Amino acid sequence: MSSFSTSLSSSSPFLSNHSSLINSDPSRRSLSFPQGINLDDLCVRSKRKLVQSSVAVGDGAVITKSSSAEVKTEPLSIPSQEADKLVIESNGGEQQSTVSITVVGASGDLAKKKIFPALFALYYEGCLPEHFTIYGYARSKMTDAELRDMVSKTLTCRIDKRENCGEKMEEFLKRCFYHTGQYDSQEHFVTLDKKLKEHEGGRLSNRLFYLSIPPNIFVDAVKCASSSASSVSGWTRVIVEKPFGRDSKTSAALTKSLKQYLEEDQIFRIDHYLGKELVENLSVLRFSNLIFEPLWSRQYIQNVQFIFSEDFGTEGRGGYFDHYGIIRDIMQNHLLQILALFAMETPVSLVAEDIRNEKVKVLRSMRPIQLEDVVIGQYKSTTKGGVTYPGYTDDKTVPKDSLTPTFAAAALFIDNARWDGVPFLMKAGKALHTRSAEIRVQFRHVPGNLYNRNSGGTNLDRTTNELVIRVQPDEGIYLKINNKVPGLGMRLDQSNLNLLYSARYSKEIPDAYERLLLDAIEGERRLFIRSDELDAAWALFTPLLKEIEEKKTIPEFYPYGSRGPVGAHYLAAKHNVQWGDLSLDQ
Ligand SMILES: NC(=O)C1=CN([C@@H]2O[C@H](COP(=O)(O)OP(=O)(O)OC[C@H]3O[C@@H](n4cnc5c(N)ncnc54)[C@H](OP(=O)(O)O)[C@@H]3O)[C@@H](O)[C@H]2O)C=CC1
Ligand SMILES: O=C1O[C@H](COP(=O)(O)O)[C@@H](O)[C@H](O)[C@H]1O
Repeated sequence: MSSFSTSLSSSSPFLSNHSSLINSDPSRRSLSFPQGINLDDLCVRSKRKLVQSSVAVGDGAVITKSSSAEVKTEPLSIPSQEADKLVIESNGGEQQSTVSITVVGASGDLAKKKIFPALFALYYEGCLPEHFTIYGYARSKMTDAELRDMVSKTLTCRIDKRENCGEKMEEFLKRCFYHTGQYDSQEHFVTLDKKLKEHEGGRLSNRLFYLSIPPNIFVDAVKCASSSASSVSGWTRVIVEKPFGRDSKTSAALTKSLKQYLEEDQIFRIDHYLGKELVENLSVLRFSNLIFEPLWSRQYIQNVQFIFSEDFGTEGRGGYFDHYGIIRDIMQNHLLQILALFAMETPVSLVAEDIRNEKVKVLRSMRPIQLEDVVIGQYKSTTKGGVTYPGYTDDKTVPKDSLTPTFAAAALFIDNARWDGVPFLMKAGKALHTRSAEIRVQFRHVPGNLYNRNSGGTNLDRTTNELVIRVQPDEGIYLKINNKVPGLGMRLDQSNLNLLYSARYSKEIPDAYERLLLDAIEGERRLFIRSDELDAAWALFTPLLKEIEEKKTIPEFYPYGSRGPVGAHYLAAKHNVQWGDLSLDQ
């Protein structure tokens, strides 16, 4: 196996047009994006931004002023009464700014598992601004000390910098506070506001609210946060967790309600798959390597597969899951977002709106999904090696007669010039034999393949090139190529050109939530879902979901820990495809 080199020649037309190389060690060169984001070091951009002067205006609008005096304005409306309140922070520090992050639903699973650890990781890496405060907010009664104790149990340090880990944790925890309150109480948010102001100490205050609560209370919390705890001098942004509704209607209603209190630019709809390193890398792979983009169409690609599997069931989340099912939980958001990034046309720039415009076009070009192009399944109990694994309906929070799919496979099509006729297969399941997420690109056969005649036992009809982007675990990219078996004869073999991230980079890959939280703090919207993207995603899936539910389609049962329903193979075969993850030489 050989490994790809990721270094790029400075004579590359891409680089000369759009970017420059920064890193003195040529073996570790990485691509610098137009905005100067160096993917090798997450915080380069943060540090760069922190030396920028910032002028915050009204509801989430931010004007950034670089030290070279070039002023870039994000396209937001600036209420005129707010314009009077402009406070300019110069590099000399006329007025310093601060960020207050409130985790709403701080006592919950996601906050403990992901949000606080991600905030700590950002702090640890020096990515948070000098002045910041973190508040946990929930109904549960807790003191600051109890919150810190809860949070401390989940914190870990980057493997390469363990020495001062304990010290950093202590410092971080001192910046964490807790406020008990109801999600629909203006009064409780007013008290939060007072506490935040004390910490902000008269600095220009920017506020980020992370809604880590069940969706039925999103709007109450947004109403109270925006009316009683918005920043008066800086920006106020709200990260909203999925689910964003259950279908087109409920999603539109949620958006409408949120927009009563927030501008679209203040709403950061999170899809944590967009924050995963290999998903971020998709565009880099496509648009910075000459060898891929010319092949990226129906002319050379036979099919594309988006595969998500988990080797555990819905244990503990059955109540939530039963209301949504795997299509809403994984396909309509995570897999569809990856598909849109994969299939979009080259954006005008890497600016958020340019990328999101292209993604929407893909989503709106997709053909309505037909029920006959979908297979659904549900896991059942099984006993292996003396251990009994529960079935989905064994969960006490799930109705015994639930038909909710825990597995689904679907064939989707993009009716545009680039992708006409190419099946985009999706497969997502819980309680399968393995945990992984990957994108597989299967290329067409070599026309008139010379070696078919003397392949010496290798079936070259099967061994087409395949590009695999393994999102997790063991992040990597590999390309299956055909090569000659060394020796005097002429036998062909298939091998992998393999870029395994852990072998190539000593740096630990940041968790998706780290990237996304940092983006939200910096006002970078590229990886968040715009409302028209969301509408297009729901428009695609809503008729299918309705049909499945109205017809009470019975899912195909599959044993816990298996490879899923056999129906998925028939679906792929119908489109002349084999699932890449199930082939012997995957
Ligand atoms: N957990 C995960 O892995 C993922 C979660 N999400 C989404 O993130 C959000 C938070 O998830 P998670 O942390 O698992 O949620 P939880 O069910 O743990 O809820 C978070 C907090 O909200 C409060 N809460 C729970 N139920 C209610 C209710 N009915 N009425 C009022 N308050 C309630 C509780 O705090 P208190 O009682 O103290 O007020 C709880 O600690 C959800 O929208 C979820 O869909 C998205 C992806 C993954
Ligand atoms: O959004 C969700 O994602 C998780 C899987 O996320 P991962 O980053 O661990 O792969 C999934 O378990 C959950 O059901 C879903 O709501």
